[in-house]
Amino acid sequence: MTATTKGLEGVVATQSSISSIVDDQLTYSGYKIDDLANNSSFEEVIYLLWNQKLPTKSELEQLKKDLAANMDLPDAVVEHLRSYDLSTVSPMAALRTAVSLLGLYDEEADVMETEANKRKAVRIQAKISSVVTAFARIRQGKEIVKPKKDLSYAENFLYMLNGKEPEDIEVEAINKALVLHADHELNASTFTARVCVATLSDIYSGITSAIGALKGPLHGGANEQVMAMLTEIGEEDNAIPYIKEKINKKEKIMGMGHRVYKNGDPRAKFLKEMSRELTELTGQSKWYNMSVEIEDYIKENKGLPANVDFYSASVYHSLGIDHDLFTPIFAVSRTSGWLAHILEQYENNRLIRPRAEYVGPATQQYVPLENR
Ligand SMILES: CC(=O)SCCNC(=O)CCNC(=O)[C@H](O)C(C)(C)COP(=O)(O)OP(=O)(O)OC[C@H]1O[C@@H](n2cnc3c(N)ncnc32)[C@H](O)[C@@H]1OP(=O)(O)O
Ligand SMILES: O=C([O-])CC(=O)C(=O)O
Repeated sequence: MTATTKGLEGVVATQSSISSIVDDQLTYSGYKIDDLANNSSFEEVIYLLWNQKLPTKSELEQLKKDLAANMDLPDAVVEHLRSYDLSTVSPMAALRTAVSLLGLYDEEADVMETEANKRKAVRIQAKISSVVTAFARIRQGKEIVKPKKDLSYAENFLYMLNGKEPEDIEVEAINKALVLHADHELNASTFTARVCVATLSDIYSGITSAIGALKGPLHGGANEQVMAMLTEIGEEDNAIPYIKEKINKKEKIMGMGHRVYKNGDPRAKFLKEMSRELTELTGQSKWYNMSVEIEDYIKENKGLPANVDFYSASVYHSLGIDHDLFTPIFAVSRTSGWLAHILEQYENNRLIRPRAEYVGPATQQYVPLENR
């Protein structure tokens, strides 16, 4: 057996045509993240991840139509969301459960043919933002808002969340965030999805497992924790003393560090710029200023870069979004990548089953219960 690598660091576990990270540069099927962030709609990126090519106008229109046509939730899922105390339930836990439940209302859930899986991919991508926004509305005691067929994915997300058509700058911010979070090679949640479906389990199980993995604070859950930290710091003057104390106590600073990027996460600069712009526009520049101070301090003293989660926190906060919805927004975007990886896994499947190096007690003599 080969030597154990803690956390599988540096292990190449599969081949993939979906996204790549080379020399701190991220590409989706060969297209640079900078070009996509500056130019693409989220729908274009979904198409790219699922087909490894950019859509033509008519292909894009068709995908937009298909997504819009599938956004409504089964009544049973809405009833389910209404059935528990949403004031105490974490939205990521609710999302995980709701996606699993969606599978019960999809007649094709266990049909494993490629075309059926592609149809389910559209349905899941369409419905995932409806689940997150329905959760948010029900929790506030408001009626859920049905999507409008002529709005883009990003517009519909904000429309269903807030019940009014969004401003251009809000749409631009959410669209860019969705593009930037859509895929990231073999991150923990994507790996989870691939491990799950490599047993030839169904696509709903794959997405449900991936949501569970994204929820943790070392992965997607970090963006909510970043805002919790900024809120605790409160004022700019407290930022560095607070961070120094955390570092002295050997605690981690959320939104900092990355397993793969050692010199900088190429997505962070876009979120940083959006954070600057939006916090200034909404008179809340202190969140941006504080974040910059923390980023600079950690870079200088620990050599760690800000990751994608760091500035997304102040971006979403300045859009007035509840802090515990930050990770669900990540999930809405990453669902596109998970689905791409699941489809790719099915196309060239082999069970994923590594080995463990046994470090427990040596072979022992069994002692009957009455003699122990
Ligand atoms: C979308 C995403 O998933 S991006 C990542 C989101 N997660 C976070 O932001 C949580 C904070 N960051 C971290 O916990 C880590 O940097 C991870 C999990 C992202 C990557 O971790 P790994 O590659 O496993 O690095 P690991 O946790 O082993 O850390 C290596 C060293 O750097 C330190 N370190 C890493 N990240 C941080 C951090 N955010 N704050 C302080 N120290 C850190 C560790 O304490 C460790 O120090 P040591 O060698 O003195 O013990
Ligand atoms: O790749 C990772 O380990 C984490 C990450 O940045 C992501 O999933 O976007």
